[in-house]
Parts: sequence; C-alpha cells; structure tokens
Amino acid sequence: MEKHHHRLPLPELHDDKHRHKQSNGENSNRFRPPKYKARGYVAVDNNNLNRSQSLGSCSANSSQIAHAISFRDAGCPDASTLPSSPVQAELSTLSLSHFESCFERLAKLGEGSFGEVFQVRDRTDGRLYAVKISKQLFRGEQYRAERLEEVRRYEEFSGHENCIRFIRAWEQYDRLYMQMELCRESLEQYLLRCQRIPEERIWHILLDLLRGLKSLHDRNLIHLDIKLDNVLIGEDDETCKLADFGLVIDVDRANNHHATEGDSRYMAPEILQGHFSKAADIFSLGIAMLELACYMDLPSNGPLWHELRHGILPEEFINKISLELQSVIKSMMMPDPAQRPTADQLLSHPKLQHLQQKRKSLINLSMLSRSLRRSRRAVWGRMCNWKTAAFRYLLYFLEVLHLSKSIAPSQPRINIIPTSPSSKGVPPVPRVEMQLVGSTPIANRDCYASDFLSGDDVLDLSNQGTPHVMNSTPLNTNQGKSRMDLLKNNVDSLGRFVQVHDFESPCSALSSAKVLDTSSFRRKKLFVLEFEDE
Ligand SMILES: Nc1ncnc2c1ncn2[C@@H]1O[C@H](COP(=O)(O)OP(=O)(O)OP(=O)(O)O)[C@@H](O)[C@H]1O
Ligand SMILES: [Mg+2]
Repeated sequence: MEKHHHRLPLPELHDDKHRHKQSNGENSNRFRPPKYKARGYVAVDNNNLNRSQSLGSCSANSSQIAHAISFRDAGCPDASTLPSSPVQAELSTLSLSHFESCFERLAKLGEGSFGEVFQVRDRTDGRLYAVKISKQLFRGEQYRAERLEEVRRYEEFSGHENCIRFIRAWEQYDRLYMQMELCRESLEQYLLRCQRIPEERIWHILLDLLRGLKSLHDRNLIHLDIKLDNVLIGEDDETCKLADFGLVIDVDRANNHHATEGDSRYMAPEILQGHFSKAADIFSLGIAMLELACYMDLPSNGPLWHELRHGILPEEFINKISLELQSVIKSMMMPDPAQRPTADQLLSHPKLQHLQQKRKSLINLSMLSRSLRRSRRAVWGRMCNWKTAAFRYLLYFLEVLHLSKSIAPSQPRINIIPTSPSSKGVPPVPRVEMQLVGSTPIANRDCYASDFLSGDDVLDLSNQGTPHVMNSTPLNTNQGKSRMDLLKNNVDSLGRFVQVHDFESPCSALSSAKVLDTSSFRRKKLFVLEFEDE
C-alpha cells in the first residue's frame, strides 16, 4: 500500500466543495502530513516474515531471540517476561517466531503508517487479542527507541477505561510486536457502517474521548494523532477508547525536533508553524466530532482545509446538528489555540456534566443491583440449607415415631363389663364382641347368638372361622336341647371345636344373654353380647 508521508498540504484542484464521506473509497484521499522525523517505510509481508532482513541490523538488542519490552517497574514481572507454555516450547523448536508459536493469526484488522494489526488467538488460553506488528525494521538505535516509546505510553494509559488495554510487547527480528485487547472496530469503520449517528451517541463518544484525552493532558502529554481511525470501540460495543500512542509526546519536548504530526485531515493549523500543544489535540478531536456528527468527508489539504481552520464550517453540514453541539465543535476548532477550551473545561459543559451524572447513577444502580443479586443468592443458598435440614429432621422424627409405634404391643380389645351388686365375689365377665360377616338380612326376626350355634348357619358362618361364645344358654329353648348336646361335646354341628363355658357356674345368673341391636343388618354388623342380671 502506498503511503504519502512526505507530502505537504497541497491545494486540491477539483475539490472545491465539502463532501459527504465515501464509504467505498477508503483512504483514497488521505495524505500523511509532513513528518520531521519520517523515514522510508518497508512494507512487510507478515504472512512470511523475512528473518534475513533483520540479520546484521542496527542494534545489539535485535536478535533472533524474542525480547520482552517493558517500561514498568521490575516489580511487575508479567510484562517483562515472555510467557512460555509446552505448546509454545514445542512450536519454537520448529524455528517459528515467538508470535507464530504463541498465536494463531485469524484476520487482519487494519493497517496504519507504522504497523499492521491482526486478530489472533492465543494458543495457550484460547482467547482473542489484537497484535500490532511494526512494518518497518529497526534500522537504527534512535528509530528503535522512538518505536518503543509507544510501548511506554500504552503501558502508562492501559488502566484507563477510555484507553486501549495493553498486554505485553516484545521484539524479534528487528520488529516490534504489541499485544492488546481486541476491539470491535474503529470509529471510522463504525461511521462508514452507520452513516447517521444519533446526536445522543455523539455526546457520549465526545465524553469518552475527552476523558481519555484528559488522562494524557493531566500527565503533560499530547497525543498528536487523534482521528476516527485511532479511536476503537470496545467489546461492550459502547465504550470508545483512545488508541495508537505512537506519536504521543511530552509537552515540554513538543517544540523541538522530537515531534511528529499526525494525519493532516485532523491537524490543527498551528502545527504548520511547529507549535505543538494540548490545544492541538482539542482541535483534532473537534474536527473528528464534525466528521462524525455530519458524516462529512474531511479534506486533507486545499482551500476547504484552510476554511475549516479559519472557523468557517459548512452550513449545509453543520445545520444538521443541534446548536448546542455546533457551539461545542466550533469552540474546539477555534483558529487561535489559546481560545480553545481545555479538556477539563469541556468536561464541565452542562450537557457532558449531565451525561456523567447519568452514567454515575447508572453505575451505582448496576452496582446496587449486582450486590442485591449477590446477597439474594447468598440468602437463598442459606435458606436452601435450612430447608434441607428441616426436611431431614422431619424425616427423622417421622421415622422415630413410626418405629416406636411398631415396637408397642398391640392390646386385645376387651371391654370389662362392670359387675352388678348381686354378683359380688364373682369374677368379672368379659364383654364379648362378635363380628358377623354376611350380606343376607335375617328377615323379620330378631337375631340371637344362638343362631350361630344352632347349626342352622343361616349366615354361613362356617366360613368365618371358629366363633368364640360365652355362656349363651338358654338362648333359644326350641333349639336348646340339640345345642346343649352338641356343646357338651364341645363340638358344633359341623364338627368344629367350640369353647364352652360352664353354664352351671356362678355365672349362670347371667344366662340370659341377649344380642343387642338385633335389627336387620347387611354386610358387616357388630354384635355386642351383654349379660344381664336375672
Ligand atoms: N486493538 C485493536 N482491536 C481492533 N482493531 C485494531 C486494534 N488496534 C488497531 N486496530 C485497527 O488497526 C488499525 C491500525 O492500527 P494503528 O492505528 O495502531 O496503526 P498505526 O500504524 O499506528 O496507524 P497510524 O497510521 O494511525 O499511525 C486501526 O485503525 C484499527 O482499525
Ligand atoms: Mg492509527
């Protein structure tokens, strides 16, 4: 891909009107501004890293062995040592580069002037990352030092919510490799995809970028390359993050030869005079917001380029946005850098203040709901424990109850009939209950216990087992004789053994046993034999 790093802004011959962005002709009219420190770039075929290019090159540090690059304290060994897993160790024996043995290259995400960025999968943890590989070989110690500065900046701002998260960097074969969090897309890609972005979203993006920029400006650093391409949208599809810290420079060193300008389309006018300041970043962010809110194709040079830097914003574009947003963008694009608001001043704009409040309350709310959810889960867990314990105890109790019941002896049901005064000294006569089983009523007559003993067996008692009868004489005089004869032998008419108590005993006074409740019965009927006094 041809790059135009040495071109100065030139008048455009055919571009005398501001245009909407072209989604097809990506980068077609992009020119890099003049670079004070620019050198020739070597396009790299990253699919086939040519290791021989690095041999005999500039630096003692550049070698075939991968070296971790880190500016963090020695107390943070994570970044200064390269991870090694058995898989990597095995692959490295195949003389693969550290990059190839650690990662599986999945896709190319983008390309800038300094590097190509790939979507990769870590062979160890299987996670996705982005790795930026420098295009140009380290052909001098100073150039290498400049490139490594980007690592220092990434490490410095990695913890900020609105700056890209950096993981580690290493060098091998005179190239710099930087592993970072994988983002969804750049703001440039997002704009080309959506074209019309709701104004509320624009305010949110502005807020994100001002917060990211403030973290740099508070450290007296300037980004110098703020543009839609260098803003990435996080995996949450919401948060905008500043990326590409390749040109970041200390304000105090900004006016000497160390500074390098960024993309001319976003460049503040004073940069042409070699004045670098935080205000230049504010201008770049202002013009990027104009591009984003109005879907406008920014000129890289020519009269329109100058118009935009003289406070002349095209009406047909700017009219599409609210006056409030218009005035913020205009203030950020003031020709005089001294008149531009600082990141702090912009963050105190009522609209942005309101958004920040809203975000804070949303964060509080989500934190509250998260802690509520957590405590609810804990309570529920404890309740489940209680429930289980209670249920277990109930089961034990029931089991114990059941056991104690089955152990207790079953008592025969014998009701003792209270003895009459005349039967004093006579042993108590038990009350006998007999159960008759039969479905045939003994029609129209009373039923006596003798019926069971007479041998007639009206109710077919022969099948009900041996009746247990006490002194039932005389029950029926008509049948008494044969009954008595039988009973004397203790055998009934069917030849069954019958227990017979002695009628002539002192109990003979109770001889008029009568079946109570002699009404006709069906099915089961309980007979209670009661013995009366004479
Ligand atoms: N972490 C990332 N996740 C997803 N895409 C990325 C990531 N980093 C970079 N990219 C993509 O790669 C492109 C080039 O990356 P980057 O801007 O860092 O390279 P560069 O060579 O420094 O660019 P420039 O020309 O702006 O200096 C970005 O515009 C973006 O589209
Ligand atoms: Mg870039």
